[in-house]
Amino acid sequence: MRKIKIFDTTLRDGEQTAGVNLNTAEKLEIAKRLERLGVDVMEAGFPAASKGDLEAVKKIASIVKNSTVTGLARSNTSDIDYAWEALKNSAEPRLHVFLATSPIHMTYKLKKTPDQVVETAVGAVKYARQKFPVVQWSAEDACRSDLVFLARIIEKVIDAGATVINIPDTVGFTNPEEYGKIFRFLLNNVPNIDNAILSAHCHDDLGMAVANSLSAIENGANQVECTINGIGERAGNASLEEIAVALAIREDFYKAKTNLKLNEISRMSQLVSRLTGIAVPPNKAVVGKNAFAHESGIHQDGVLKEKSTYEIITPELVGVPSNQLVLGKHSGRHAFKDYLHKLGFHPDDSKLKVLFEDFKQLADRKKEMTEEDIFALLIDHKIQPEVPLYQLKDIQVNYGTNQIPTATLRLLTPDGTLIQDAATGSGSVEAIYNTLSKMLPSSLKLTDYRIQSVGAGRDALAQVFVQIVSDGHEINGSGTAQDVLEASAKAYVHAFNKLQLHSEKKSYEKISI
Ligand SMILES: CC(=O)SCCNC(=O)CCNC(=O)[C@H](O)C(C)(C)COP(=O)(O)OP(=O)(O)OC[C@H]1O[C@@H](n2cnc3c(N)ncnc32)[C@H](O)[C@@H]1OP(=O)(O)O
Ligand SMILES: CC(C)C(=O)C(=O)O
Repeated sequence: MRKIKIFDTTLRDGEQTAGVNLNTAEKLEIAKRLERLGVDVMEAGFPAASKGDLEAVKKIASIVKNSTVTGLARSNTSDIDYAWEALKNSAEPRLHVFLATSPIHMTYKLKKTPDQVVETAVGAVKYARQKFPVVQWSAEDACRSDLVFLARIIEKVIDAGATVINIPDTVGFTNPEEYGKIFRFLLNNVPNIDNAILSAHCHDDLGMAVANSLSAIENGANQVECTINGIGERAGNASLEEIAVALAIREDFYKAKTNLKLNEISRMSQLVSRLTGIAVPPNKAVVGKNAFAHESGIHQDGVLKEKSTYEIITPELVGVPSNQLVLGKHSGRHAFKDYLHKLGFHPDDSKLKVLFEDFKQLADRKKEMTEEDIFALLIDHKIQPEVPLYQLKDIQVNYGTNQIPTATLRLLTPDGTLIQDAATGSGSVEAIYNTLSKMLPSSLKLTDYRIQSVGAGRDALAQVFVQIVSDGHEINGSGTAQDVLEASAKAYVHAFNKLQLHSEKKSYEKISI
């Protein structure tokens, strides 16, 4: 089976995403994770760009051992010297040097004739080879270049010592058929092409970066350049995770493998999103929040019967713990029943029918049904599990810059009694949680607290997520309210109620509703 080398450029082209700026520590964290993912080459930066980037590349090159580290340089001695300074201590110093070959770029940007461009490219590769054992050469804007000229310059730079030839679709202009043909053309028209590895580098301006990269592989490329989450200049680069998973899932077609540990992909994607501040769209292939979420009844029913009906990728393959059946207005009876079973409720068919009708009515009015909504529905139907559930009735918090925050709360206990208590804390949220700890029958260890807004603007709702641990059980809770403090209290009470249900599993399994 063919091996495709993965050249990751998240730290160079990915960092060219508008608004992204990674410091050395952040770059190093991503680099270590890329190494763990198993990328063959990582482009750690552009050392001539700034002192900071030079230092970051240098640091990464001195620490990363299991992937080759490279850096980008223009075709001039100064950029190559900066790159050498950054990379000279890496295990196998490797340079990536580039020069544009399209008429548009040569005429307007470089202001050079084609012959001068050949001379500059050859000079740069020769100079680089005096220092670097491995030199990759890229023909910037290759896809808008004259192919005969492209073949000529590639032959010359291979003769000058380049052993990897990269064919970038710099402006995301080409389509899979055309891009594949360029690789075929070069394989047939560059006499010394066997002395080099051919590489693809695609941008996503027309949404074809991944398709183009795969077409390059089909047509002779043995290396693909890509970024995590597809970040990069303008519309971004080909996304690593999509290429890697396409090769794995369609091994029957591409007959090619990579060295990647695919189950690292999800965590890798989250890390890059967190450190760059670039959110992953929910519907993004492979790494989007919804990539393994099924919302519609017919799909959910299919997946419950046999996952492969609607899942071509198993979530586990890319490190996602499981798929998700999200309840919403498109959900059907099978998914609803499954959801209740997972909560520990086993309604008979006639009860399920009534509950389901009410669920549909509610779902029509809500964007997404939460576990809290389902519990509320069960409670409305007097389906009280034999497990105590608490309800937040009232909350008051006193806070002032020179005052100890104090929270006073009222809760309705499972037997209908209204109880009240107060406590202080070093902040308002802690005061609330200290109060709840006093009021609820067992105290919990809070291990995570996160807050986000639902909707935009000043009147957005606050949504709080908490994680609590009790007797080794990890339970998540969430609460939504107009006010952050009320949402915080609700999230804690929600988690506590869920914990009761989980720890009393035996009793609620017996409940017939
Ligand atoms: C397709 C790509 O993604 S290429 C990589 C793009 N990435 C970056 O540009 C990020 C890092 N860049 C930078 O920090 C800066 O642009 C620097 C430090 C490289 C250069 O900065 P400056 O010297 O101020 O030049 P500036 O960026 O304004 O212009 C680029 C110059 O490089 C020239 N140039 C462009 N590509 C090349 C090349 N491959 N080889 C040699 N010269 C080149 C341009 O013609 C222009 O030259 P000119 O000054 O003679 O007109
Ligand atoms: C420098 C090259 C590889 C590049 O980033 C591009 O052409 O898009």
